[in-house]
Amino acid sequence: MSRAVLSAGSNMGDTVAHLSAVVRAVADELIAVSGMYATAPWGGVEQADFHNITLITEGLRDGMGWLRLCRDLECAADRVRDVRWGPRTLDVDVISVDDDGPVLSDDPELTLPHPRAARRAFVLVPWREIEPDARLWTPAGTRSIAELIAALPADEVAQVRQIAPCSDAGTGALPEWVR
Ligand SMILES: Nc1ncnc2c1ncn2[C@@H]1O[C@H](COP(=O)(O)OP(=O)(O)OP(=O)(O)O)[C@@H](O)[C@H]1O
Ligand SMILES: Nc1nc2c(c(=O)[nH]1)N=C(CO)CN2
Repeated sequence: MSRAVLSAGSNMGDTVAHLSAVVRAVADELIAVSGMYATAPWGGVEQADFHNITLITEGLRDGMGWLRLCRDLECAADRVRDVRWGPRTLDVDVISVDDDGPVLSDDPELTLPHPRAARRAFVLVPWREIEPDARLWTPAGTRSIAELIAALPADEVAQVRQIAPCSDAGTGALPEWVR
């Protein structure tokens, strides 16, 4: 049993359908899902803006179990591995796993917490929306999400704009944008 933070992004094809499929696939394990955000591409490749969401899940999986789920979802969206940090139908990453404390791993197949999460406004801003007090382990120490966001370039944070709301807290309903 563990709790995971997952990040999903899409900038090819029917992005809302790809992100909806992620939310539906984890519906039984879902604690919270952010609204949908339009985000400027991170990583230096010129490409279309992404749509991103961050999810908090809990279930009878360990870290590899969450990674397998992410890979299955990418496969179902016909994800092709092409340019690093380039365009994709669907990218789903395991940001962190908590099992009575943060799970740490330096295995290249599953590095935890995700080594680039602390530098990605497209992960942190949606995460803050659903868990304002969240903290993330980094090699420099454990930091609050608010602190990590404050340390990012202001223009990167400004380029993460909510375009559809999350569901009403506590109703258990999926957000309206989920098809
Ligand atoms: N925390 C993690 N979440 C998802 N994949 C991971 C993680 N740690 C290591 N990996 C490995 O990274 C490999 C490449 O993943 P992927 O193609 O999604 O990278 P990317 O989206 O291009 O870049 P990034 O990892 O910076 O988001 C995967 O095969 C996976 O095994
Ligand atoms: N804004 C944004 N930029 C990205 C994203 C993403 O999901 N959102 N995913 C990438 C693949 O690693 C590369 N760059």
